[in-house]
Amino acid sequence: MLNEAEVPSKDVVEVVVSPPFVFLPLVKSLQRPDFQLAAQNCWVRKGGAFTGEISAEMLVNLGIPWVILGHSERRSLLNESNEFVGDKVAYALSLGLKVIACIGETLRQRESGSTMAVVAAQTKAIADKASNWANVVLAYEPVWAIGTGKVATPDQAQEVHLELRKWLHDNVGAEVAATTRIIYGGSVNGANCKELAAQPDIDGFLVGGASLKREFIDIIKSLTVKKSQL
Ligand SMILES: O=C[C@H](O)COP(=O)(O)O
Repeated sequence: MLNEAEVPSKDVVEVVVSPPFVFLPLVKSLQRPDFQLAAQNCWVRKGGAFTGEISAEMLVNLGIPWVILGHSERRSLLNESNEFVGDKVAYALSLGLKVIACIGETLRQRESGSTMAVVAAQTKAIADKASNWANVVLAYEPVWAIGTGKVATPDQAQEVHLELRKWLHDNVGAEVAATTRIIYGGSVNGANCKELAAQPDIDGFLVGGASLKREFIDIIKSLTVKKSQL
């Protein structure tokens, strides 16, 4: 389906597909060349005797340019701390991988008013160690919106994205703040993508469930419209 889809050129919208590890070689061999590939995780440091882990070196050897790190499921189910995620991001960047670094608050944290403190601490742990922000995409994924059908409203998402950009400005630098893509993830679908994409600080999406459906093409196109309006 995706291979035949009419989508904008990769200079306009970058499409990165992230299957489970075991399918990476197959997808790589079948996927159209203007789409890219990401792994869903990798080991934190130099590869070695860590049975069952996939090292960043292996991804490089396989020609996988991107890796997703710090997904909320890994943070919550596998106890990955902010510092551990920061170390992973730093090591992957040091090998030349591009990183989609995930951050986001739980429902309890949102309801207690600590959303910005949580995502700032997660971002700081990455910024403390990241060497090359040109290869980092920040993915804001509120945990309560992932796979739940409860998407953040455009205002809720924009508010956090804007605050994150300000945080980058104040703590990393003006250029990084202006150029880093901050993408939104959490129940994005064909029906809500246009309104989200229209927000000034939403630069793209991290799509789970809807990426397996035809509406994924509409989601890609919603970002095209945004780009052409700039
Ligand atoms: O991994 C995917 C993201 O966490 C979002 O998932 P979702 O679009 O199914 O909510």
